[in-house]
Amino acid sequence: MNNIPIDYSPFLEHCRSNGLAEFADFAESKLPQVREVFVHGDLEAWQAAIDALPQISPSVIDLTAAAVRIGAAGDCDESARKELREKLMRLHPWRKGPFDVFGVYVDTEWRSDWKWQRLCESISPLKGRRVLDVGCGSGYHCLRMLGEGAAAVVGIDPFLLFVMQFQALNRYIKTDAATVLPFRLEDMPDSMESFDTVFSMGVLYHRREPKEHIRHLRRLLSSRGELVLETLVLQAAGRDCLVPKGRYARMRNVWNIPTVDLLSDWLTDCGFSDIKLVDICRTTTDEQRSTDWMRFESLDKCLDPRDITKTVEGRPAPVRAVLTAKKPEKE
Ligand SMILES: Nc1ncnc2c1ncn2[C@@H]1O[C@H](C[S@+](CC[C@H]([NH3+])C(=O)[O-])CC(=O)[O-])[C@@H](O)[C@H]1O
Repeated sequence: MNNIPIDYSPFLEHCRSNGLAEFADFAESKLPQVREVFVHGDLEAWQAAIDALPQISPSVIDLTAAAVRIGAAGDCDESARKELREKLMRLHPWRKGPFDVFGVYVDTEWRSDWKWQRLCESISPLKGRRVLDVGCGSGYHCLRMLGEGAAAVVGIDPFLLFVMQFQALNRYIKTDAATVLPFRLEDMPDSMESFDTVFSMGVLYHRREPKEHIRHLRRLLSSRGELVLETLVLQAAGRDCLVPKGRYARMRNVWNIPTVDLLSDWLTDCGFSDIKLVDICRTTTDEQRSTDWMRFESLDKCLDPRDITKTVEGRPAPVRAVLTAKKPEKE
């Protein structure tokens, strides 16, 4: 596919035989158009690290484990494990995980398994469903979705390192049923009612036009499909929205932090029904922190050291909510 270093054909074939033919056709035509994503100064080094991963056959793949398990420690010797660790480390920073790769524990910045644990019992069972995960990072949650029996999982994330991290892991997993494509939500078709469940987690607060984001997600859902939406919320009564001026928890591009009531209204306004609050919790420095695998600063440096209920800018510290909502049968 024209200069793109990843062969997506087996995945797209899998999509075609699992009710996602329209998406596969779209992705095939879109990939050459996002070629600039692959013009990245570090791509060669990342690709070289992936190509140099030691050849080890996993005796076990467990996508239901909290630390997604790829192989067992006994599948290779210490020198291969050292080599593996060193090559995976070249894909630093690892933000979303954790993974246990032949006994190498990839201790990512986020305990993404905690988020999964908080929501997995409350969403429609994924067995046999066609799933889209918008802003999927390394694809950790995509793999957990596959572990729940999803028929196909399309992860999209415009950040090339995360696309490559998934490629590294998939050298061993060898699944054709899930992948990470270098697309933004805005690159997706305006309307394609293909997916039974659409996840948007950790993306909405980065959008200037949150309702436009939600409407787009709805147009990608099949009739009666489910949206799983996770975002920063303001813990306050009523309908209010924090629109941070300047940075929020040292992040640029945080535009909207609504109360749960306002977020529910947005979902209703955008044509969703059966709106449910599944979880709300403060993000702790146990869940998001610097590790050997993510050596940059993390959440603790974004909070006021004298009062961790505040960000360094004096705003309420990050609280995230997960909501589910259904696309009604008839629009
Ligand atoms: N326009 C866009 N379209 C698609 N993805 C985007 C866009 N803009 C940014 N991203 C991607 O969205 C992800 C947001 S992180 C959530 C990861 C996972 N979902 C999680 O819930 O742990 C935020 C967090 O740390 O919570 C990043 O990987 C971006 O590259």
